[in-house]
Amino acid sequence: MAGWIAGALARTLQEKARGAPVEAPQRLAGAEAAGARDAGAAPGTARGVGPRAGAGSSGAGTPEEIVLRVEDLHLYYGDFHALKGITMAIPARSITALIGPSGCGKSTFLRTLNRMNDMIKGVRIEGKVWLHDVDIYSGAIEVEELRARIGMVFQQPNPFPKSIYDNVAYGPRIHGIRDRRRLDEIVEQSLRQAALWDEVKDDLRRSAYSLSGGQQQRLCIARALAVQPEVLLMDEPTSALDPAATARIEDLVTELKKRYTIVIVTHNMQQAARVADQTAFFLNGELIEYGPTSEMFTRPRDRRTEDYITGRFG
Ligand SMILES: Nc1ncnc2c1ncn2[C@@H]1O[C@H](COP(=O)(O)OP(=O)(O)OP(=O)(O)O)[C@@H](O)[C@H]1O
Repeated sequence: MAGWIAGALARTLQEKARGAPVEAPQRLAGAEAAGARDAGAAPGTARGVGPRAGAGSSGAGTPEEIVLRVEDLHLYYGDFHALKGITMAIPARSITALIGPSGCGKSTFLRTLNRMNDMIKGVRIEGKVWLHDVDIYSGAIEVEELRARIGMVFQQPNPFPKSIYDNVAYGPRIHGIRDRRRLDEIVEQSLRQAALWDEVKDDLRRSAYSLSGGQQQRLCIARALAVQPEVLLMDEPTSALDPAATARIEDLVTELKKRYTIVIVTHNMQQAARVADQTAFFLNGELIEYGPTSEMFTRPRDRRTEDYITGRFG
């Protein structure tokens, strides 16, 4: 490990690579070693765009499934060029962290993946975002269906002013599910997946606002899961939470990646080191570097990445 890397970050990566629990207060259960997954490139993945492109094969021979593929994506807020030619491929059932200094375009990029920027006046987007083989900006997929397949969790927990049950049942009801038993099943399953069931099962009619901030964030995750998405986008989901609630969300996210593809914006490099399989570093609207988290934090290829992760700016 390079000598210059900050001590705490290095320890986090070493513990994660050993599969050991990461130190309190933000312990991670069952963290998968970064880079331990198969290293083959996805069929059709342009060389150099995936996190492991050019990294060689692990020898396991299983090609990596790519869920989202972004090609030369540009985004303008009026005259302001906020995203500049982003090209990257996001592998299935893994956690991809987006890092970079404030204003570099992380949230903007995250929102392009499920067309959340469409609602902002004056936005212009060029380039392509493929969800498997569907170009999400081509009109081939309705925005409602896209957002069901690519769910989102925001910085501030934002439950509806409804009961716990109705928050989780909201999406399935919108999608036409009316059968009470089926809704009960979905609510229970979603709350279990979000690691909240045991805390709320005795009174699902309670207002969502009666929950703590961390519980509200897990409720929002349950609400997103209830429509069975494939991808979960998370925009700094722990920034409003205390260390204990943050640790629970990190444990949960690590568990969820067994089934879901997760893209997470974080300001916290320790968090990226703890949870992410691959990390993308943005600066001034450009994707500077993208690769396995352990490699990026120990052997960054670009001087600007090194300067950022060693705290020289940002
Ligand atoms: N609705 C908008 N209209 C105009 N400019 C915007 C809008 N949203 C973001 N921007 C600008 O686009 C750039 C990227 O913003 P974005 O929020 O994506 O950055 P970020 O990396 O997520 O920042 P932070 O870490 O502070 O949340 C910034 O310069 C920001 O001021």
